[in-house]
Amino acid sequence: MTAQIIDGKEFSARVRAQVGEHVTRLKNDHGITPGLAVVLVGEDPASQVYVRSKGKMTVEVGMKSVERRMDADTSEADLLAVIEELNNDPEIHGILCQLPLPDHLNEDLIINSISPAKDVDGFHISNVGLLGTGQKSMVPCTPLGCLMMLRDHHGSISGMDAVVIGRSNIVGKPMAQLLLNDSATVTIAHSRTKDLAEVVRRADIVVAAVGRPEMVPGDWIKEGATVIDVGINRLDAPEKGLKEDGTVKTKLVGDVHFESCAARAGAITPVPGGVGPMTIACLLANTVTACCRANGLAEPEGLTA
Ligand SMILES: NC(=O)C1=CN([C@@H]2O[C@H](COP(=O)(O)OP(=O)(O)OC[C@H]3O[C@@H](n4cnc5c(N)ncnc54)[C@H](OP(=O)(O)O)[C@@H]3O)[C@@H](O)[C@H]2O)C=CC1
Ligand SMILES: Nc1nc(=O)c2c([nH]1)NC[C@@H]1CN(c3ccc(C(=O)N[C@@H](CCC(=O)O)C(=O)O)cc3)C=[N+]21
Repeated sequence: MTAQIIDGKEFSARVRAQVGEHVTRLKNDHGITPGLAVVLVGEDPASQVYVRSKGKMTVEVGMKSVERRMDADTSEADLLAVIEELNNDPEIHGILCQLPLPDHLNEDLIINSISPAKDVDGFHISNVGLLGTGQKSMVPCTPLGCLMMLRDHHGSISGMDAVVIGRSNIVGKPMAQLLLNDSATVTIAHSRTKDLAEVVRRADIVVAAVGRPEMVPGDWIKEGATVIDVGINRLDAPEKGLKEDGTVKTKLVGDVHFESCAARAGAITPVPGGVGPMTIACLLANTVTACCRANGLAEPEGLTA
């Protein structure tokens, strides 16, 4: 079987267009402009690229975009003060604090200081609890993007065997929760899983969120399965030559070995151009949803779980 490529870039453009229509409606009918604030602590170059592209797309759909950059040695009190200010700002409907934070900051404390209603990452304990009990919540962007692609491809995933590799709070666990809420039979695998190959071979749906370049080989994939590759790994690519500054060029690869997996899968997401763009689209979708909820307005359909 040669897999159908699930085009996250194209899908995310459709989602962003829908978000844009809702933004226009909110402005024209209600005089409200949804606002998203991104807080970045430190100067991790990878984070900077990501924050820049989020800011650009936020403006493209007509929303207000605010960036708060803080020094790597910012104190917890100073960061909490910035979040408090954004919590109280009526023009801001979504707040995202870019992770990971520098080591001296308590990530749980910071995340839980964001107002749950503005927590567009869906990482606050209240949102985690609401999702876990099947109540209305803010849903983490990366898993939400994966779910949208799975629903679009399969119609329904009810009764399918899904394996999530990875159990982080930001991807693996909420992904498993969403799959369960859609009535898949869910297995969560991790670094202590015995015989990962056998576990993955049973899966109709494989979601890889590990952070290890190309670790899932094609011969683990059941013929016809759907493979969602969350991994974003930057590797040196000397075959591409040198950058202007003389350092070697790089390339992005996922957590699955694309060629061999595509040879067996029924459908697969590429890296880049798969889950990554969907994550940003879902962030914008969550901001519109948060804005509607904050103003007591009907929220858009099809943009959340
Ligand atoms: N496309 C996107 O929008 C996003 C992409 N990402 C990418 O997704 C990947 C995962 O991110 P994240 O969840 O934050 O990563 P974490 O490092 O927080 O979690 C990785 C998980 O993988 C498990 N793991 C590690 N090694 C193995 C192994 N050999 N076999 C099985 N499981 C293993 C770990 O298990 P254990 O718990 O036992 O240690 C852990 O649960 C990264 O590449 C990241 O860059 C992340 C966020 C968004
Ligand atoms: N609070 C918080 N929320 C996050 O959602 C969050 C975070 N912190 N920290 C970092 C990770 C990573 N992440 C990505 C999102 C989009 C792409 C993306 O758009 N990738 C493009 C390629 C971009 C490139 O070329 O570098 C693609 O896959 O096609 C990648 C990675 C969100 N994260």
